[in-house]
Amino acid sequence: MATSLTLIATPCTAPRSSSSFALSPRLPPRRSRDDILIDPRNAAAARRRVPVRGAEETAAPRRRSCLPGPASAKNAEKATCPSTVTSLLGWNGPGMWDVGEHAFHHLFDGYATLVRVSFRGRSGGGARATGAHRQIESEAYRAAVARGRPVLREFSHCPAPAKSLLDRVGDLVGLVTGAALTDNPNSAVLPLGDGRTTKSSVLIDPDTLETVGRFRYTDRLGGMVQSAHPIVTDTEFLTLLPDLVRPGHLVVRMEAGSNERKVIGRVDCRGGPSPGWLHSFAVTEKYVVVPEMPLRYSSASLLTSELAPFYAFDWVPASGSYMHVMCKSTGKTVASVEVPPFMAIHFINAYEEEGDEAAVVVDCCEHYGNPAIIETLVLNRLRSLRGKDVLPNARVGRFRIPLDGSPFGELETALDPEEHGRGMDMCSINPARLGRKYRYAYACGARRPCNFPNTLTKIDLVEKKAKSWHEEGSVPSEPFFVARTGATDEDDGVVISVVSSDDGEGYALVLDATTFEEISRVRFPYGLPYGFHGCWIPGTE
Ligand SMILES: CC(=O)/C=C/C=C(C)/C=C/C1=C(C)CCCC1(C)C
Ligand SMILES: CC(/C=C/C=O)=C\C=C\C=O
Ligand SMILES: [Fe+2]
Repeated sequence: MATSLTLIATPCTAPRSSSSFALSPRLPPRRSRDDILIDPRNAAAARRRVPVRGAEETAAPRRRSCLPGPASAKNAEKATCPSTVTSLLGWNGPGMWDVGEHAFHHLFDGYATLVRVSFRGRSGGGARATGAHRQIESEAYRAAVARGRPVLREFSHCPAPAKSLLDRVGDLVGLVTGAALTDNPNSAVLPLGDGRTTKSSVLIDPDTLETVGRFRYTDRLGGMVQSAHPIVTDTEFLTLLPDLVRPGHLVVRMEAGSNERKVIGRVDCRGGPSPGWLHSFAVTEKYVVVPEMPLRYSSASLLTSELAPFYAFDWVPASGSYMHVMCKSTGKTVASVEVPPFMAIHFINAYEEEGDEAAVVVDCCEHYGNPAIIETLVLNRLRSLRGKDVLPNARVGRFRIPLDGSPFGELETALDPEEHGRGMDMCSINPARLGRKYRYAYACGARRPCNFPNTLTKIDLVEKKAKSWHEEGSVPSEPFFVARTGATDEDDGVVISVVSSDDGEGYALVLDATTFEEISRVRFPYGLPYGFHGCWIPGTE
């Protein structure tokens, strides 16, 4: 593994120019800063709950395996691996829920905790794994720890207004410049195409998980907020910057290796009074798709530091729902259509359909045009309503956006939602299919009754079927697909998730992506914080 590599994570806010979430409050995560050596166990051993032994002891999985290549009987012969590979899986999510006397209210408030699992494979000799976790030291986190309370505005928390006149002027400046907003990067963690990795504009050393600096843009685009899921490839970094003053979005691109974002184009909102919340978006090979849903930034809330009905957002159904398609090379909006009402935090993928009825197809985790999912993710509800069937229904929503100038787009349900228990979010795909026609999506689904997604599910969008992994009481994080080296089939690889189990244990679970059967689990000796999203850094020989 390249030791010079740095990771970077992006928060929902633009960078300043200058317990185990086992859904149980009983099991706070240990905050060890040391690596913990973990025995990778094969699935059978893990099911027998073999205890983790001394830290110096490592054990090869019983079955011959070469991570990240699949080690199932079916694939064992195909697997080829270099003599030694260390590959990293980095997970990021909210892991710290209390600071001083203050207990956070919402899942999206928690200060980011990174979890790392490093796989080391040897040809013929099995694989080993080590794990570690560490708090990301964002400015929001450092200030909160220093003052014993949150200082910056978090997802559902506004700090009390200052008492002195001078401090009030300071507060106002902070609100207008965005400096009063959190930089807590508790969502995506990304390796930049040039080998750097980003976790919400905070630079992370993947070996030690130490926060080593800030990722600073050299442009003057500024912006208070940004999409938490930039799309990063080997060559570029694409993201959206909402314009709250003149409602719209800037679509921006940064070349790999550069710190300067350049504007590709601008999309005006059609539904005002402000842009829709854009946690994520989708791209095709030629286009960037800009969604506009009725959950809109509340400018009043952002400027007054008071909470809106949905914290920083208003639900404005009368404002309509729209999808805009921008050409990446010209910056021109080639389609802007009204669509049925939708509510989506995560987009899955998009692709172009050519021919007489040319269109862009866009898939997302769609909550039936209902923002109730935001309230479902209040921590008290997650802790107290376990086993109650209160997780709102969700589906794979498939938009069809015609490219012939028609004013309307379609939204349909891509497969029977019963296939995934009527719950689905936290989706990933084989990254080689980004922006292209694809067949498989991996998501967290539901085994009812539940108040939170509690399965891992492989969705086949062609056969319109899903296959799920579930263990009673366990909460898995987003399933992350890693292709086998040299794979050609879309689902030839493994799916890895970080799981918190009912008894307070945590483990990384490795599934064969083809069969969706368990290959192995890497057990931590303590519960793990809930991880929203992951990233994979392939090893070098
Ligand atoms: C983790 C996740 O899904 C969402 C996290 C969202 C956050 C932290 C949102 C933060 C905010 C905005 C999107 C708008 C401006 C206010 C603020 C609360 C910082
Ligand atoms: C946990 C979540 C969003 C996380 C953001 O990164 C959404 C869960 C939706 C449940 O169905
Ligand atoms: Fe996300």
